Amino acid sequence: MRDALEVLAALAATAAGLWAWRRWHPATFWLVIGFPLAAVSVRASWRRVALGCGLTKKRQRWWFTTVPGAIASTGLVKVRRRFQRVAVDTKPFMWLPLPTQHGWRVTLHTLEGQTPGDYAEAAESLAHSWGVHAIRASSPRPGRVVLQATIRDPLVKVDQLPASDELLKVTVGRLETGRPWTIDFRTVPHWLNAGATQSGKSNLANALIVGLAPQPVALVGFDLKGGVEFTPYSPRLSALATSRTESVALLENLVALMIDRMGLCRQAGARNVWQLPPGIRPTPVVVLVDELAELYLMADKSEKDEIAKTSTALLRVAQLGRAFGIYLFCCGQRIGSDLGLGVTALRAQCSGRICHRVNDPETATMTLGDLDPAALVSARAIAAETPGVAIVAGQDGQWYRARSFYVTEQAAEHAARTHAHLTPSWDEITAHLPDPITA
Ligand SMILES: Nc1ncnc2c1ncn2[C@@H]1O[C@H](COP(=O)(O)OP(=O)(O)OP(=O)(O)O)[C@@H](O)[C@H]1O
Repeated sequence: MRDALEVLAALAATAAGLWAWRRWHPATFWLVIGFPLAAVSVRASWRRVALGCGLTKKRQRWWFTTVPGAIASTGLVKVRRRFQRVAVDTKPFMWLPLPTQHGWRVTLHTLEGQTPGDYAEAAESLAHSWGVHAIRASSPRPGRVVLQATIRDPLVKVDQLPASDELLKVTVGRLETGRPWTIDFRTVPHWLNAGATQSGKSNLANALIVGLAPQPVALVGFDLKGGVEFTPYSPRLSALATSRTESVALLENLVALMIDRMGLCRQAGARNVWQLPPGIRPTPVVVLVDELAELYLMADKSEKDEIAKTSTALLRVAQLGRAFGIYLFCCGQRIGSDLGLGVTALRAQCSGRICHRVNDPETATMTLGDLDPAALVSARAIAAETPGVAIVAGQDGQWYRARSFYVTEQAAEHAARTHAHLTPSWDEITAHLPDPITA
């Protein structure tokens, strides 16, 4: 009896120790206990899982087969063995799984006739078969597929990261891989940020404002929600347009600024503002647009000219802005082709894509359409309970699930007020333009 109690106490102490280890040091627990068990189970189950997920191929193999028939009088069933060619299910060769921060990854050799797309299609079935949150398939080189498993959603809780100290680069959240999610305007100059209401678009814009406020850049806002979103940040905004008419004027101003910078670069023999000597290099301008669709929506025909002007100016900024230090970050609930050709053309110029939870498949297709179809599936699966989660593409041509840090309006307002002294005046920026229009 006493022995049994001692064993029970030892078991309870071990379980409590393991629980505490997992709770307070999940990384080492995963490496020492969790991962080895997962790796053994993945290797052991690979044949069954590959078969179930349709990733095996029939191949002719020489095989020992049993031929029933020879029955001995003792009652024992005897079989004849024969070495013959038969069709067997062959699974793709699997290397040893390797641990990652949030799960494991493993390299496979594709079978003849298979493409990485076959594995991407089977990703959901694979995730269910292995009981993990998600599987992502990628192909580092022909004939190889890497399956990356995430045990549980790393985006449920996202811890803040230190701010980036590079010009025009802002760490806005975390990728599902655990790496920082950065928006670097010098690498990817123009961005589309789409999402349904309450999906986290403004939160991301807040994160950008907090990150850019301490930097020597001019921030320009287009807030077609009548200014309710960006007016509180006006201490750090060099210019703000809150109506269509103001937007036309400000966009024309931006185009004039761009043409002026073109002249400056031409005179100095530079291809872009970054090749100019620091003394004469103009201040970079980041343009934040909230509710992009409002710039394109036509209530009646009288607005046609205004919309055409807005659309052309925005497109020109998108086409030429990069070289002249003018960058776009456009947010909208709906970015559909029904808004006109201007939106489709603008979209083509915005290589940075962020798709939060969306209501209509067309916005997801417009935002992510030219990426891997799996990105679209993933975007449509974003749950309403996880605002701030988005599918992101841009920096390295790959797409990722990511989540922005939670940045309240109060935090963004505080940053705008704290760094108000760094706000370049729009009059100063546009002073030498031929016909300055003050916003
Ligand atoms: N990254 C995040 N982490 C946690 N909560 C978030 C995050 N992003 C947004 N939220 C929550 O979701 C709510 C809606 O976010 P937000 O206002 O950014 O959505 P939106 O897409 O801009 O909506 P709308 O178009 O209606 O303005 C916020 O009040 C906030 O509580």
